[in-house]
Amino acid sequence: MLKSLAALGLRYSSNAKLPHGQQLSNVTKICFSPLPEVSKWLVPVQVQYIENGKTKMCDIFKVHDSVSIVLYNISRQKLIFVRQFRPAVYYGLIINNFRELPKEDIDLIQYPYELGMTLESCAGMVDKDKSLAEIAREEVFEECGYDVSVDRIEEVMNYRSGVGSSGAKQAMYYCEVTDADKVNSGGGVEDELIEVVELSLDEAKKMVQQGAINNSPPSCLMGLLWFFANKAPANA
Ligand SMILES: Nc1ncnc2c1ncn2[C@@H]1O[C@H](COP(=O)(O)OP(=O)(O)O[C@H]2O[C@H](CO)[C@@H](O)[C@H](O)[C@H]2O)[C@@H](O)[C@H]1O
Repeated sequence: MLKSLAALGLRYSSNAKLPHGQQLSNVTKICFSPLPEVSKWLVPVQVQYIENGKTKMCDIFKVHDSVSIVLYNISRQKLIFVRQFRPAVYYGLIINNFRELPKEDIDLIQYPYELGMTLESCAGMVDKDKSLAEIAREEVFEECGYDVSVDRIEEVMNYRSGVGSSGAKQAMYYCEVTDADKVNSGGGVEDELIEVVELSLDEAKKMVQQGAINNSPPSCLMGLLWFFANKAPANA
């Protein structure tokens, strides 16, 4: 089971041949520890409420809102994705194999880090005072290397993710790019190690076929369904 999931993590990797400047993720140590009392990224809160006279509670955490962009290269009819190591996905996949939080480093032979590699739409958190479309434009540039103006970024829909735990808002956008818009290899900024992956429409369609197993977030798959329903060429 775990082996086949690791294969899923490796799927769509472009292997050795990455565009100049892009680095392939190689994780060599993983360990888990309880969340510190103060986290820059997650703020845990308990909500207490009375519903139909019954007192209830819900433990939640606040995270940043975010944007995601369905990116379509019309020069080559390819959908553009990003592939990266996601610690949360890795943790979610392996933690049920342990009775309690392991104190030692995780055995990466038994639990390869590739389990936590995901294929996602280009996305980013809303952590600056800019319009959502401008943040989307920046993510397309930083993660995927396409330089487009904000007016080419089309708003698709807004929705809430993690409704049981965070309820954070995500705004989805759509953008068509051409090879002429590609100005660098992408790959993210600062510590990010993001691989740009291009899929043909046939390959991308397999991700949303009945029975598909993905490491991708629902927002990416929903973006694909939206694309095939609204934007894909008639012959796709
Ligand atoms: N919990 C955490 N702990 C430590 N460092 C953290 C962190 N969260 C973010 N970071 C840091 O912030 C950086 C920037 O994150 P991004 O803005 O690229 O959002 P990301 O793509 O991770 O998730 C975006 O895309 C995914 C997929 O759509 C959405 O789920 C998500 O809400 C959205 O922000 C990360 O590379 C990391 O260094």
